[in-house]
Amino acid sequence: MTTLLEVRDLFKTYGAGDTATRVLRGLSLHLEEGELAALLGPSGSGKSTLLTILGTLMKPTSGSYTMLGQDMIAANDAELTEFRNAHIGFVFQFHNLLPDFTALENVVFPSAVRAGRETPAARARGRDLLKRMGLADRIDYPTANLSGGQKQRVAVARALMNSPELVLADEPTGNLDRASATQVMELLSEINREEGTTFLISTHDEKIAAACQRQIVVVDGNVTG
Ligand SMILES: Nc1ncnc2c1ncn2[C@@H]1O[C@H](COP(=O)(O)OP(=O)(O)OP(=O)(O)O)[C@@H](O)[C@H]1O
Repeated sequence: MTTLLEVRDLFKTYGAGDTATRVLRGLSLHLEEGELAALLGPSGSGKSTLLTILGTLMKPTSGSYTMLGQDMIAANDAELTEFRNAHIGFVFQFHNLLPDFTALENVVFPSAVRAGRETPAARARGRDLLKRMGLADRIDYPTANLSGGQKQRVAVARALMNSPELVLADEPTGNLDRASATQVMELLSEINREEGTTFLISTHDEKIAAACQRQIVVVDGNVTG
């Protein structure tokens, strides 16, 4: 087994003084490459905060974080942006798709913007991913016309576009009916099995948690169990 990432003694406090909220309180966590893990815990326990830190979108107040052997705390903003684009994909509860753009444009656009151009290879990968998500007949539809489950599958394809080692998903099925939630979860499991992508999925849904190999529970800013 190879370590993908490790955080140790993470503390995160929002605000200061009387209004300070101490969210993470010495949290340590280790993820191996290829894990499919659920992130559980009561509302407000710090799951989104942890995902935001692991996604290198915010630094902790203190603590260490290494991913793929690199120090994420010492890295500057430009280095983090480059690292994130290459190695981390995100799926959120609210997919943030551009409604007037087609499914394919939504999948390809973010990486095209970063690369400064849209290549035929990128479009081919985008098409492949959308087919894999069961959206072959929706590739050129504006996403405004898609169902919630279909939109979320477009968002999964977008997260996978750059073949990231890690996908962080914050309640990816929170907005979906049972059938769509199950379908999205099955796709995540399939990508995990076939490509070895590591997933960390925050959820309040016991069925989604049970479909993961590992359950990580955050309580009072720490991992239990
Ligand atoms: N930007 C912020 N500024 C101040 N407080 C914040 C901020 N973001 C989160 N918090 C607080 O930090 C705590 C943890 O929030 P977080 O969103 O990480 O929890 P969560 O476990 O993801 O919750 P949920 O399951 O409800 O999504 C909450 O008390 C929240 O109000």
